[in-house]
Amino acid sequence: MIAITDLHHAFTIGKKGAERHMPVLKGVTLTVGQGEIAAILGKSGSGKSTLLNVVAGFMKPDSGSVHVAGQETTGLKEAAYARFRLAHFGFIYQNFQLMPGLTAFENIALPLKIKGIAKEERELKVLRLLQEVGLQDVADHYPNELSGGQQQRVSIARALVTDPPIILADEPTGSLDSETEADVLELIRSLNETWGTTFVIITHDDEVAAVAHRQYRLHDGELMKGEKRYVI
Ligand SMILES: Nc1ncnc2c1ncn2[C@@H]1O[C@H](COP(=O)(O)OP(=O)(O)OP(=O)(O)O)[C@@H](O)[C@H]1O
Repeated sequence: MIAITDLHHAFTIGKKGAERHMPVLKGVTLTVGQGEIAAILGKSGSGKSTLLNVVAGFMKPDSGSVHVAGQETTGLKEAAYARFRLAHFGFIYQNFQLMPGLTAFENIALPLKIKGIAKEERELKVLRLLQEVGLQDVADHYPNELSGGQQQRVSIARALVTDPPIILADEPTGSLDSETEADVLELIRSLNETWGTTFVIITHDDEVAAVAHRQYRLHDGELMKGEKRYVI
């Protein structure tokens, strides 16, 4: 489903005339199978977000390849990648990134609206998802009227509403207390089991990574495969 091969990337940092070349990804190779939950662990600054940004097509690597559902993606032009992204990926962020002026229902419906899906179909889909993530009673709440865990559930429902085969999650429980974190991780696990959605979760937290079928650790730009702790 996702095949990353020999990915290299370096950032150029510092003032003009005194630039430094800072390698961040040094030959990362990794495969994530369809229906798998993969966790990429690593300390702050280890390159996790850079790796996720390359997979999501938000930045081009210096070299190496990424195949998603058989398509080589690093060579795609921006407009083509935007279409590809919409069809293949949903995103979950640490800070939820909900639209403050839209209700939970409207936030979840937004990607469908952008895709031009008719109102009746949108409503059916959103109602089903609200139920799936346990938010049917707060559908008309605005984000500031929801707890952190509820906001993350809205953002998970929004990520899933277009049925993307892959969800890329950047520290999905980073803003939540440990009890709420456990609830959200359980939701991810059950959605993965029910729908077969592939999840790539980047995290610095071993407990979050424990939800994954496979764990990889980024260390100094290189990837080490972790133990396989959990198998469906
Ligand atoms: N656009 C950029 N320009 C220059 N350096 C960058 C850029 N983006 C990231 N870096 C550097 O690359 C390294 C890896 O950053 P990255 O954000 O991928 O790490 P991370 O593992 O996701 O960290 P965190 O857990 O703190 O989010 C860091 O040293 C960072 O300062």
